[in-house]
Amino acid sequence: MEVVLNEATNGGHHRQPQNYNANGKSESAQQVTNGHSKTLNIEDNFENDTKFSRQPEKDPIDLQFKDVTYTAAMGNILTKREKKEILHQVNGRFPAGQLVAIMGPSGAGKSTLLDVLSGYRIKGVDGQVYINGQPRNMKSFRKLSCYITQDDRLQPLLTVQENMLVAADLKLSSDVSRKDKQDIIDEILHTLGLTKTKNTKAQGLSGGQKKRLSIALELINNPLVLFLDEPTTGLDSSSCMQCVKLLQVLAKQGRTIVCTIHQPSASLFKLFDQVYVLASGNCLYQGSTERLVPFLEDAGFPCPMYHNPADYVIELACGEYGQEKINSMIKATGNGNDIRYFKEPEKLSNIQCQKGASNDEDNEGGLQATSSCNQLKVLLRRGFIKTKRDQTLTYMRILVNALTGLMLGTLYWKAGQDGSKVLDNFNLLFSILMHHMMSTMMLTILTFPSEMSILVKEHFNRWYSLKMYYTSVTLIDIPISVICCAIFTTVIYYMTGQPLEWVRFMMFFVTSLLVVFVAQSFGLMIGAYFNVVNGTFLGPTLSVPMMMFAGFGVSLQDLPPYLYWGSYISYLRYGLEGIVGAIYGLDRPTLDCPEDAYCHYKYPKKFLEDVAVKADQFDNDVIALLLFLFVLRIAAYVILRCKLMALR
Ligand SMILES: Nc1ncnc2c1ncn2[C@@H]1O[C@H](COP(=O)(O)OP(=O)(O)OP(=O)(O)O)[C@@H](O)[C@H]1O
Repeated sequence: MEVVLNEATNGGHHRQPQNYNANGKSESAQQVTNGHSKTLNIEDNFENDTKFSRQPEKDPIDLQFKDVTYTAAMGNILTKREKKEILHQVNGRFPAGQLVAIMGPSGAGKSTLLDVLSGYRIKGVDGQVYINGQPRNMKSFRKLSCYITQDDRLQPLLTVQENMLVAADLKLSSDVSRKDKQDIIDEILHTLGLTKTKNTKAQGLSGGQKKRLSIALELINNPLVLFLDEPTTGLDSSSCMQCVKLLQVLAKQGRTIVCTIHQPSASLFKLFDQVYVLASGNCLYQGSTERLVPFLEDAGFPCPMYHNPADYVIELACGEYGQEKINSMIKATGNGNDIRYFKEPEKLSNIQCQKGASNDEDNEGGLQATSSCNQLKVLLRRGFIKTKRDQTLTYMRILVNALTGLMLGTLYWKAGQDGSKVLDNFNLLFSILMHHMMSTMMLTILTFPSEMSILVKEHFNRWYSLKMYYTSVTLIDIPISVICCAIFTTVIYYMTGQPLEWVRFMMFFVTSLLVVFVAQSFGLMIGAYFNVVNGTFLGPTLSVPMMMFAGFGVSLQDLPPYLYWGSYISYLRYGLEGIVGAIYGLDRPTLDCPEDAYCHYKYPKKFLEDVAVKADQFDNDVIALLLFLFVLRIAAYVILRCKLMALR
């Protein structure tokens, strides 16, 4: 089969026929820029022969949208909500098997339109999107499509192969064997020229390679529709060509590929089948690239000689030639309704849009390709690799716990068995809680903000459910937290001369560990809602009242009655009660008192009375801490879910 594509560069003054074979490869094309022509072979600069044997497995998708309006709500719940209409009843059609470029000046609404069409943006959207003439069923559509964001959201510590394997394990059914998965990965990497970088960590890739890896990850499950937000931004001209040529090949196989693009060069522009031009949320032109020049002529604004039509139409869209020209182009295209300038408009008329609301019900089970159990397994494996690679943090955590333990141990040497140093020992117990709280909370406050962009992308592209992501985040840190807490507790317990009894040690350790996990949950909850700056401010700030209400400094019996409720919501209170009970409870006998010292608290009972700590409440303290743990973890999950929804 041969498709003849007329070239539409150079103001239409030097148009040459361009022959494409069935693989979508140009056999001999003429590149014409600025009045000069040179032969362009589609394979130029491309490492591979741009073949991709994986054909789409389902019927091609014709995407249509009618009267799409997007209104953004600005401000927050405290300030008055202002509405801003960004897309104004735009229409359009992206036929199957076409590579479509959404073009327009900065702020025209390109990314917004892509967000709406991909289903990423749902709030504030009006109008209808049709898939092969039927109202879009969001769930089914999401199973067929993928969204590749402008910024490369990759796991930096994983190699290309590891990134691909994680994606394959999450996006391909568990029935596919490891060998078949590897074959698929190898072919995609080969097609995208990434074979040589297979063992390079994503953080070590060049911008172009990162972009290609982002595409490679989404190609694994062979999507029918690809949305790409500015896939060429930040790439040099050769990488841009490579990237768009790949998309062209994928489109020729029957996929619908829509990408936003800033002012493309003439040679890049002609690689697209269709172009959709936006200006201030309105459609100026939609149709084939080669018919842009005739359209401009028909509209009465012919493209000047030796001018790249892509540049010229952007200049028009920017309003450089006046607002009235923009208005008349919007009118000429019927804000995207007119399909006369498409490549074969007569072929498109047989798909009629069915009236009716979109049916968002889906009978085909969950959104993800694999079971929850598999998602958790793969995410834990990925988390383990990340922890192993990020050894600085792992070692630092262990080292900090050992060193702080040694430091405090030296400072409070054998204070635990000295009847004259009971208050010092009490200070020490509180410092231990402070250490557990601050060291874990501050670390976890950063967990979600630093992973948010990757989470949003992977979750939207159905790699895993939020529940499994959250469970993996919760589980992955347990071993290292337990190790750190065990090192710290053992060092400090022995050095500071606390009673060497297993029961007391275990009570001490269990309470410390629970405080660690509760502090972690508190950090996760803050991190789930706030960004890094606000989170790192709020975490320690909210911890201060919690310390005050724990019974340190001001004992609980001295708290004013109207503030007593604070002690119930301070998890540190239960932590302090637990470890003080472990050290001074269980009917501990009278403490040793050095001959030359005054031992006010020689009798542990007297001390417990004075600091108003009930030493027989260990079970209740554990229950209270477990309750905090449970409630805060659920709250963090709910907040994270709401945040993900709010972003859309
Ligand atoms: N949530 C929002 N709240 C307020 N304004 C918004 C929101 N989302 C988008 N906008 C505005 O809508 C306009 C279009 O934004 P969009 O990101 O779609 O533009 P774009 O054409 O992709 O621009 P660029 O090429 O610079 O990325 C911009 O003026 C932007 O400020």
